Amino acid sequence: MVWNGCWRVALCFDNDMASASKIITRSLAFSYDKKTLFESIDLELPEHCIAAVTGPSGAGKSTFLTVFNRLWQEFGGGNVSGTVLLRFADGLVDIYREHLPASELRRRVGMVFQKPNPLPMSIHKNVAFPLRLAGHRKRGEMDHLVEKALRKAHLFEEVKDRLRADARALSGGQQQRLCIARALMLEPEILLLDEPTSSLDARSCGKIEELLDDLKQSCTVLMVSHYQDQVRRVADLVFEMTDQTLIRSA
Ligand SMILES: Nc1ncnc2c1ncn2[C@@H]1O[C@H](COP(=O)(O)OP(=O)(O)OP(=O)(O)O)[C@@H](O)[C@H]1O
Repeated sequence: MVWNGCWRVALCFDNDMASASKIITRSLAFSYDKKTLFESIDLELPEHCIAAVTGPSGAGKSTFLTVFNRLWQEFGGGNVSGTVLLRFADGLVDIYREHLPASELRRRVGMVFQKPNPLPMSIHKNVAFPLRLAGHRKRGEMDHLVEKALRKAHLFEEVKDRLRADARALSGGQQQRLCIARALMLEPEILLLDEPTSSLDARSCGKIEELLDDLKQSCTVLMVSHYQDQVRRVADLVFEMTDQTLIRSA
């Protein structure tokens, strides 16, 4: 359906299409108190794609991302309505109607934030942290998994000689790739990236963009970005959040 020169996000649901989708929303709406941030969002995203959301500041892009891991619930005051279905390896889950603990949801749906947030500990411990928290204790295996995650995040070669050094000494771009490596440790099926390059210089942005293409081999990536050029370079699907809804723009 053509709407205002743009494609309105899949309004008609085709069952075959839905059966192949990784992320499906129907009549998704979100409000804080009485203020509606967005509504009427019917979205279908296939597996192994990079979907980017752009739009003006304050439109609700970051909030939209937090709908998929229910992170907004930690801040209180919001209200979601409609349906969010996520197709995990073991089946389709309605994340607001079926009982799925937040910790389990967030293991499957990883998130990386705008500002890198390394923990005050070594590079190795930062990356190992989510698995340690989940009770994983085998040292040799952990070293292997940490290396694997750092390689996926295109960081291993730069830090392999200083894995025990404090992660906060890394550059901003390296810290952001470290945060991506940390998110990858739990092997998420969906990765939410909230403006992952906004605080980085052009060279660091380029490195993150390079690794995004690799990431979609293992995850479906839903990202927010302010940079139209970047979005055109990296995303398979582009949406704009405007007029309290989501419009497909490419
Ligand atoms: N916990 C909260 N309670 C009430 N309002 C909130 C809360 N969190 C965010 N908001 C409001 O929701 C609106 C959307 O915020 P959000 O951060 O999702 O927008 P955004 O499009 O990502 O903006 P930006 O591009 O500037 O990061 C803003 O007006 C913000 O003030």
